[in-house]
Amino acid sequence: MVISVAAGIIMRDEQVFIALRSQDKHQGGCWEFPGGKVEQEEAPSAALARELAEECGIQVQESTPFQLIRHDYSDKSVELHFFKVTDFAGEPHGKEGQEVAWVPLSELAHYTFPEANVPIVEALLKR
Ligand SMILES: Nc1nc2c([nH]c(=O)n2[C@@H]2O[C@H](COP(=O)(O)OP(=O)(O)OP(=O)(O)O)[C@@H](O)[C@H]2O)c(=O)[nH]1
Ligand SMILES: [Mg+2]
Repeated sequence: MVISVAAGIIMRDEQVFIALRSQDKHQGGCWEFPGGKVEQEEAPSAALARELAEECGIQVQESTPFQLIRHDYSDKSVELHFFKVTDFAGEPHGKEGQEVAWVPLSELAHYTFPEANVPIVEALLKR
């Protein structure tokens, strides 16, 4: 079974907002682009808006599909719908107590992301 996920690349002034996955989660200890599982009958863009409200306390006003990545981990397979969040209201924060950071794009390589994110990080670094 492939798990469908929506994740948001929240940008502002050449910085990107990332969050630390807690140790008890899949890929715990890795940094992530906030997001979560797409529910049955839910559009990925709607899942993105719902998850970013729940996890970061922002209202997505505009998002653009960026890349769709299918990745097989040893324990699960995921299909990640990455979006660029081009407009939002509210100030992103770790609403669920997670550690968060605004990171200059040029420093993204210093953070450890899940394996599936490698092409995304590379694409952002090339900008
Ligand atoms: N949110 C997010 N998940 C990612 C990224 N990269 C990546 O491989 N994943 C994987 O995609 C899945 C998404 O799960 P999630 O844990 O965010 O899902 P969720 O918010 O619905 O939470 P839940 O685990 O409490 O149900 C996890 O298996 C996670 O390891 C990423 O950049 N952001
Ligand atoms: Mg999540």
